[in-house]
This record gives sequence, C-alpha cells and structure tokens, in this order.
Amino acid sequence: PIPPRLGVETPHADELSVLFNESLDKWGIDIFRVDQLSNQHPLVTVVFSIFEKRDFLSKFRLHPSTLVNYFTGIEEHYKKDNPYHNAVHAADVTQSTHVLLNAASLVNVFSDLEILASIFACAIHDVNHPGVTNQFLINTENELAIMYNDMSVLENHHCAVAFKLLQEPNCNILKHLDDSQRKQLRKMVIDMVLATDMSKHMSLLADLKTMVETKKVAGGCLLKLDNYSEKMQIMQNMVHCADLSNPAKPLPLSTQWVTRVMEEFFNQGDREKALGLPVSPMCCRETANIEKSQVSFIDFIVHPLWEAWTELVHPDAEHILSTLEQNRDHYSELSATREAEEQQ
Ligand SMILES: COc1ccc(/C=N/OC[C@H](O)CN2C[C@@H](C)O[C@@H](C)C2)cc1OC1CCCC1
Ligand SMILES: [Mg+2]
Ligand SMILES: [Zn+2]
Repeated sequence: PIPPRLGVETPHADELSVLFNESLDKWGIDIFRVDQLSNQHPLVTVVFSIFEKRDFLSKFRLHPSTLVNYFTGIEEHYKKDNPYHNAVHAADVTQSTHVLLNAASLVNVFSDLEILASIFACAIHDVNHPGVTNQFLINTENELAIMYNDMSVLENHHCAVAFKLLQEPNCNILKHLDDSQRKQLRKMVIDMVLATDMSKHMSLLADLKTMVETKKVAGGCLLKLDNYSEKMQIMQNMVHCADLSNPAKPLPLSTQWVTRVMEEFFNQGDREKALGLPVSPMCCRETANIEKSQVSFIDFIVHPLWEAWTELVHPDAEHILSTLEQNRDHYSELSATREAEEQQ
C-alpha cells in the first residue's frame, strides 16, 4: 500500500501541504495547527515531510511505509493525555531542529548521517514520557528509577523504547544502512537524547561557551570541526536549544506551551501532595507565580543558552534571541501588573 502524501490520512491534506510549503523551514510554524490538520498525527507528518524535503528516503533507502509504520508506533507511545510531553512537543522540537540545521553557518558542517541522527533523536527524545520529572520517579522509587539506577532515568527510557520499537515487524527503517552507519547513528542518537536531561544543562552550556570562545579565536569558521566530540557538542546543544525553545517562539505559541507545562507540573504537584511528598518547585497550583517562573526560567536557563547558540551561528539566530527577549519582557510586565493587583 502506498502511504498517503504527508505520511498521514487526513481530510485536510491540501491545507496541511500548503502550511508545510510555506512554513516547514520557518521558525514559528503553528505546530498546534499541524496537529489539528494532520488528524492528531503531528509527529508522523513532520518527520515524513522533513525526510522528504531532505531527500532522506532515497539517500538512506528508507521505505515510505516502513517510515510511516515506525513513526506511527513512536507517536502512539507518546502519552496523549500529557498536557506537555506529548507528540506535539516531539513534533515541535523536531521541526525546530530542522530549522536550526538550515543556519547558513552550519552549511556543510554536518554529514547526512549526522542530520538524520539529529532529526531522529528529536522525534524520539521524550517518547513514552510519564508526565513527571526524574526527581519524582526517584522519590517514588518508580520501576524506571530502579531500572536506570536514578541516572537520567527518563532519557534512558526514551532511548530504549525508541530502539526497541525498531525491532518490531515492518519498523526497521535503518534496514538499508550498513552496519557502521547504523552503529554510528545509534551512538549519536543516544548521546543527543541523554544530553536533554536538564541536569546536564550547565555543563553543556559551559562547553558551548568554550567552543564559541575558541571559534572566535579561530577566525569564526565552524568548518574546522574535525573530531566527534566537538561535532557532538554542537548537535547536543542544538537539540537542547530546540527542547528549550518554547519561550523563543512567537508569543501566541509560547503562551500555549506555558499553559501546558504548568498543567503538567501542577498535576505532579497534586500527586506529590496526595503522596505526602514535598511539592517540587513550580508544581504547586495554589502558590506558583507562572509569569515570575517564566522570567527566571528565561533569565537563568533559556537566555544564556540561546545567547551562546546565537553567537555560535552568528548572525543566523538573531531573530530568535530577540523574540526570546521580547517574550521575557512581556512575562515580566505581566508579573509586575499581577503583583500590583494582588497588593490592592
Ligand atoms: C514553557 O515553559 C517551559 C518549557 C519547558 C520546560 C522544561 N523543563 O524541564 C523539564 C524537566 O521537567 C526538568 N525540570 C523539572 C522542574 C520541576 O524543575 C526544573 C528545575 C527541572 C519548563 C518550562 O517552564 C517551567 C520553568 C518555569 C515555569 C515552568
Ligand atoms: Mg525530556
Ligand atoms: Zn522534550
């Protein structure tokens, strides 16, 4: 059976292909609209369309129906009732990385296999996410924390689920890669997904800043990336940037993500309360100050990361950084007015 155009069956195929023709390569595509128009198959259609656009089906001899089969399986393993960590988030991170890869200063830096690995890593990076944090799984001695000895529990699980699914019938999309390519891809995907553990953020950013400093010294060209570890550092930071790109998207998208992530955190807070556990930071729906939390999240985590990325790929990400700064000021003004209201 020939898989449908765009990888999914939908009554809105024409509208969806217009949207992709206009915005698949653009920062700020309305990924929530992609979710609606794709009949709630945002990940399958985004991955399928990116692979087609990058000519990966012929480059890696990927069979269209195997591709649709596998990523439909992945999509089904994203929990639909997670407000945030669901297939729309995976599609969002995948499409965001697809845009970051198109930066002029990254042209010819990555091989096709490295690009395939990056897109693949994004698509699977949160698969089967339970909607709670690593700390919650550790505190409740969840079977996943026992399985992974409290180390990057979620991120190890996402990788394992994704690679196990590859062994299902008609899902082995890597069938026609040679053994060395398959081994390299597996290592690169694991390195990138494990680097999305927020506890790795500070060391990842420190390495990125060091690289930016040395790159400045080396006359600004990135082409000098000869060893795996430098290349992987950039790929890990790229995926991490995409994972933390919500505050750097046009405000109507960013606010929807804030609502979703807070609902997920509040659900966790409710469960912690019910279990008599201390409620995690920003997870208490009674006391959380949403706008204030976003301002600190941006000031301490997201802006330093995007500032370093923008320097690395200068000047290609300037508009992303300025959107982030505008959004930060918006949340800061909101939190000031809310505080003033609460004083009255
Ligand atoms: C759109 O806003 C966001 C988009 C993504 C994320 C992703 N966060 O990391 C995912 C992991 O759960 C790790 N965190 C769990 C949390 C309870 O503690 C953190 C120190 C680590 C957070 C966002 O906003 C957050 C921060 C400020 C208001 C809620
Ligand atoms: Mg994650
Ligand atoms: Zn994620």
